[in-house]
Amino acid sequence: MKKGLLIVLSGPSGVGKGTILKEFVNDPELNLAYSVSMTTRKMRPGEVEGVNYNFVDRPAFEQAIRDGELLEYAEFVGNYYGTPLKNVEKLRAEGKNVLLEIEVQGCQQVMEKCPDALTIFIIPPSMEELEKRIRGRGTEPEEIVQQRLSKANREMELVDQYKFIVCNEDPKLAASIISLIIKRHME
Ligand SMILES: Nc1ncnc2c1ncn2[C@@H]1O[C@H](COP(=O)(O)OP(=O)(O)OP(=O)(O)O)[C@@H](O)[C@H]1O
Ligand SMILES: Nc1nc2c(ncn2[C@@H]2O[C@H](COP(=O)(O)O)[C@@H](O)[C@H]2O)c(=O)[nH]1
Repeated sequence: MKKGLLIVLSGPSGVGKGTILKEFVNDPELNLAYSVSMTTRKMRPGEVEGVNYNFVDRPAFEQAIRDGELLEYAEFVGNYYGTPLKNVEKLRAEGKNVLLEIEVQGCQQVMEKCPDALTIFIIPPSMEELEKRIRGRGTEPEEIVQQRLSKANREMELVDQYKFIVCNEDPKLAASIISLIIKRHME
């Protein structure tokens, strides 16, 4: 069986990665499996354990790091986030195209370990629009919003390391561009 692709959606917090992803993740033609990350962040209202994330405490996350269980991980604005390696390998071996939605430090680790990964950086139409979106989502207190925005400015400098850059002006349009990129690489 042909091994599935590894697709990485990255970009600053609040740019709309999760919103875009919802538009294409269930398209049967793309044969995708979403990789559920592990995090030490507190669950937001409406999030579901095992669906949005596997929510763990810091000792459990640090044990997973020591045991080499993560394909990549990063500390992002006070919390750990990481991709369980075993699940990604299993799904790819079954022929599934595995989709990661991760921040840029983690994506750099994936670029080193899996140079064939399809890395896609989502950019906002402007930094003002990014700020509007992250505030509009209303999930983080002001202090965290400020930290995420200041990180976003530095993250944007890494855009040229990615294979594809997609602007999220409209989530449906961005999703159709990403679907096309994936289909081309499935041929
Ligand atoms: N094209 C768009 N135009 C306007 N608003 C958008 C657009 N795309 C997403 N949004 C809104 O922006 C906010 C942030 O989107 P989303 O949560 O998908 O971002 P994210 O990149 O996944 O964030 P994080 O990295 O923090 O998980 C949400 O309120 C979402 O509804
Ligand atoms: N390096 C990783 N980054 C991840 C992973 N899962 C999610 N993320 C990214 O973290 C930030 C913050 O997420 P939030 O849910 O608290 O808003 C965001 O950019 C996510 O894409 C992961 O496994 N590894």
